[in-house]
Amino acid sequence: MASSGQVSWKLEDHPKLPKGKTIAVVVLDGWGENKPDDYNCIHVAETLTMDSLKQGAPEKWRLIRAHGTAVGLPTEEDMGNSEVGHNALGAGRIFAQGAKLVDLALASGKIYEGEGFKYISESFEKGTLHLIGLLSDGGVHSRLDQLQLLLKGASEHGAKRIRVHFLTDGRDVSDGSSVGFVETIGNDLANLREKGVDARIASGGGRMYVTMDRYENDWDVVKRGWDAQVLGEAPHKFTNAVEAVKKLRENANDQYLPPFVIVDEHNKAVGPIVDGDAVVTFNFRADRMVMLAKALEYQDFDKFDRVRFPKIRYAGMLQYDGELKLPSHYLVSPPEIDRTSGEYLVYNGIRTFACSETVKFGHVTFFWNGNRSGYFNPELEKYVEIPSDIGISFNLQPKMKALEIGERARDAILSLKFDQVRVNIANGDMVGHTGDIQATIVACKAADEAVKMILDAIEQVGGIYVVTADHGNAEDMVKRDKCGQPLYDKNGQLQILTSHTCHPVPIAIGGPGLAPGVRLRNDVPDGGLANVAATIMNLHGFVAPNDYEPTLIQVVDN
Ligand SMILES: O=C(O)[C@H](O)COP(=O)(O)O
Ligand SMILES: [Mn+2]
Ligand SMILES: [Mn+2]
Repeated sequence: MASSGQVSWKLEDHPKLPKGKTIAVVVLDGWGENKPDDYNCIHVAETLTMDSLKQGAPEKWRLIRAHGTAVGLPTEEDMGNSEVGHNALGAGRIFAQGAKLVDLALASGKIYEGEGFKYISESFEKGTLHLIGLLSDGGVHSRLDQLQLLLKGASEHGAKRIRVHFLTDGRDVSDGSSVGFVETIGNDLANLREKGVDARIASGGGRMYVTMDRYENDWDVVKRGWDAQVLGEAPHKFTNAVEAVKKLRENANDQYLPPFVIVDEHNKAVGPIVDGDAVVTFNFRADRMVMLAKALEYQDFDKFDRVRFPKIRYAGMLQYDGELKLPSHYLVSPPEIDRTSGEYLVYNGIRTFACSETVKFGHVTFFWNGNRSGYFNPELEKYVEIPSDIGISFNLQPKMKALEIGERARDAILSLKFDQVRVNIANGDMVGHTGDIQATIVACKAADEAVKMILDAIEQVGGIYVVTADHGNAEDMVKRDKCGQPLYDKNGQLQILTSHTCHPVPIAIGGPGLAPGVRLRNDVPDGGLANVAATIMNLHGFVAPNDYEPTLIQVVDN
């Protein structure tokens, strides 16, 4: 427990539950609970293992909240996401998350008084302020209204020349919605120009093809962004951003638009980043900004040829990595996610194995550990990353690396070298985001098969399993009206939902090592992801720190 700045890491023994059981913690990414119909891919897919777990309700299976305030987001309309979901799962408490912290800092004006803004504003007299980030109202990585407020605030606080470099979304919001967002921001910039600020869009591209890679899966993605944003070079040149997006959408969706730059009447890029400029990456979420942050900040950098490394003043909307202190300047302090369950358990001798494929690797390590990279204690922890396929959209390989993750987890369990074997299985989410219903059905089956492998291994070693998810996605692939009926567009096409959902997610416990009296409690009806950490600590034979959200289990005498 934290007391006067000191953390006492020793956890009390659980009065009833034994130590020494191998526990598998399985997080199915993007696996929510929803009514069964043709657009619920989990329902349509053959998911025998997950279905069988459901039979354990209400004592061994229940639903928990994974969106909105239960995971520290501003409102109940905010769908869950991996960052906030894994933060809550790992930290056992609910922290006000980036989205909310930025809202507060903008509303109070404190953002302009902080060190980060003062630092970048020293470039305003002579240099340009560049704003780079995801342009949508998805609220997962960034939010349009925050960008709008920042544009206005920055100009009121001295920015005379502003360039916006946007990434189109179509993943946390509908495909095609990019055009409207670009129009909106274009109008805001026009308004600023009327007030004498030289404000323009400078470049753009689709988030999955330009800039927003994660966990170093494919540096080419970041390089394409660098070329457009910093060097002012791209395969496509336009004089108008709305036209650019409309034209490029003829051959690509919002997520995968190729990079383009805006040029003037002499065909010259209007906003390359040069010495003396200021840059803000306005995403609050870390995972898909860390790579660009490294490229913008690190003097020594060998991931791609930057050609030029401009001397800029760079700040993130937040600090994205607390361990690396990256970036070193930021506009809003990130949530202080301390004393995570991973850190406690390692201090109490729990040997931990964590594994996923690259695109979700940081979820079960970095996010789980409160946005910290690296090990707490390398002697007790082993983190294994299975390389993801690169350069494809995952509907083309919907099985992804589920089997390989299942195998690695199985081997780790059977080795008896670990007390906790934790995995993230990516399929429901990554394929769900493509909007490809048939592929998502295949994805859900593959995820279910991986769960089976892990549960079989747990059976063999007499262990315990906890199977849950971080938020919904694959359980609903269409937009719906208020009555829950699928929506169609004016051409009679089904409106596909590529984003996450606000649905609850399942949690199942079981395995031969589960003490006979263990039941899910029924007195925490509002239980959410943050209640899982205390639950897992109990199953390892410990009582959770008393400021953790309550455990979901009780032990009855039988
Ligand atoms: O980054 C992404 O892929 C999406 O915006 C959110 O998905 P995730 O929260 O499941 O990673
Ligand atoms: Mn997720
Ligand atoms: Mn997702």
